[in-house]
Amino acid sequence: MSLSVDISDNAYLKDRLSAGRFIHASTLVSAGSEIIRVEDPLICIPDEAHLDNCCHYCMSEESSTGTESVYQAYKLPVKLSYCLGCRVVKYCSKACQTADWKRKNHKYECDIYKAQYPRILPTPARAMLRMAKHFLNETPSAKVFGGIGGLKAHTEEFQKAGGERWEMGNLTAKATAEFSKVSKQISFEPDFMRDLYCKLLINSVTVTTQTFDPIGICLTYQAAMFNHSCDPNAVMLFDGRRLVVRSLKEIAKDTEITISYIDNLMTGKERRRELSERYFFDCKCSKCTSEPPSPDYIVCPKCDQSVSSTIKTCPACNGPISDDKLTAAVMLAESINQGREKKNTDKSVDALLKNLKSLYATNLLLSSYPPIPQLHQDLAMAYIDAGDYNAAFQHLLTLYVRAYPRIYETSFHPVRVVRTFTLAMVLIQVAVDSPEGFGGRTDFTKTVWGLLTEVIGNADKSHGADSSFAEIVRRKTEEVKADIGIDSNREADSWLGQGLKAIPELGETIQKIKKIVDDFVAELRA
Ligand SMILES: C[S@@+](CC[C@H](N)C(=O)[O-])C[C@H]1O[C@@H](n2cnc3c(N)ncnc32)[C@H](O)[C@@H]1O
Repeated sequence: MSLSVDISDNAYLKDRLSAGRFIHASTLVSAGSEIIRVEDPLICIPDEAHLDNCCHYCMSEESSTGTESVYQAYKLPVKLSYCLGCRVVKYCSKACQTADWKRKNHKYECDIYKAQYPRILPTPARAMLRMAKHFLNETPSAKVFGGIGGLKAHTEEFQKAGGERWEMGNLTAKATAEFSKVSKQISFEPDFMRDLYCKLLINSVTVTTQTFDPIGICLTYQAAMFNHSCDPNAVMLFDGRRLVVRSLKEIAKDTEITISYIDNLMTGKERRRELSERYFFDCKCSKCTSEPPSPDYIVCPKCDQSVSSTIKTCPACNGPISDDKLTAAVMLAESINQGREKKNTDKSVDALLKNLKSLYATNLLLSSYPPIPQLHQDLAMAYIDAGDYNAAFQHLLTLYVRAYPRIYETSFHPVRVVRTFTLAMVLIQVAVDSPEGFGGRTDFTKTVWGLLTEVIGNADKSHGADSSFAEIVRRKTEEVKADIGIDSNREADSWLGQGLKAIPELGETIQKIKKIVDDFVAELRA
């Protein structure tokens, strides 16, 4: 039996009793358009690390945190004050505090938080208390999705897998059942709370900032209905507490709409392991079923061209490519990836650089092969924090030129667009630090302008014209335009969205940019 319910103008939920629920397109969805928007998620709260610098209702970040000007570009002025009841959560306005108190149950949890203070309840425990309270007063609209009771839990699989996660679930369930008694309004049983814990792990999503940094946890029925694909046709993103799902490509009517539950930067083997361990299914998406076990493309060690990993001789230079060397390179990448998953891994610049250099030294792996992009990204962030913009620029530029076009093929993929904006912001800082030019090799103003036109031309598709990101980019572009004296004219408008290549006088600059990246990667390989 199969049931269908509309959940937005262009998407409907199909419930096949034997096979679970899926979201489908109810019309032809064009590439880069909004599929669903949830203004008021059931649960959307900061994680432990962000209770102090995020509004507990709208998730705005306090502007005094992350004083680096690169990040300031993404922030609007916000000042937070504690809830005087518990002194655990903070708000940016009276309106947010009132909404959280009345509509989102802080009224009920405030006493519980106060009783635990100075101990702060872990994020899952705080989210479970909200779930439990919502369960009691579910609105009729929740019934469309089966409410909290109808969310997938995989409790038996969690129990069978056992280990630390199951123990943590039991402990958290007992503790939250106990805490719930403090409110004197209601109390819950541990078994019920354990079921909620499993549902939370399966159905919640991570709230992220404009720069895709994790800041909290969110649960909405609509988002919980999307299934996973490693080659998704849609992407989920946040604007404060607003959750939106946008299309990455054109989606035909009645086609399933999928998002990715996991990091695109992982290898196929790692993706399948994580999906099976965290969500209890074997991924059979087109990417997983067609992907060869080693990288599709490698660098020819002799002539530096990108060639298919299935051939044994480079077509450009006839140089031999040995299977043994390729296997060793892939194993090295896997062991570095596994090391990175362990909590206590050394994340210092020295350790990150050592790993990055050892991968490049194999002379076979492209800059897009995991974990190379993540190492470049972590290093760039570490250098930005240390104020070393020159070093950050080199890593971000390498990602821009060599990794992102392969990883995020769609030019308006939100991650690619945001990272391009960060690259432009870092380049402005490089220009401030060394106005004579980046080793005399690039034209700053034209390059910054080219990057910004690429971002502004894609932001409506990647984030939506009414998103805070699009607004921030428009504001910054106007500032830069005024600074470098570019008038708005028809020609400049025609460059929008096209990137550096579209700007007529930038041909030489693009060659210089490529040379910077070639020299940098050669240095890392040495
Ligand atoms: C957030 S729920 C998605 C909605 C779910 N289909 C339902 O019926 O409620 C996540 C769960 O859906 C199932 N699922 C999601 N993507 C899948 C896929 N590509 N293949 C098989 N099962 C999938 C898994 O059971 C997973 O734990």
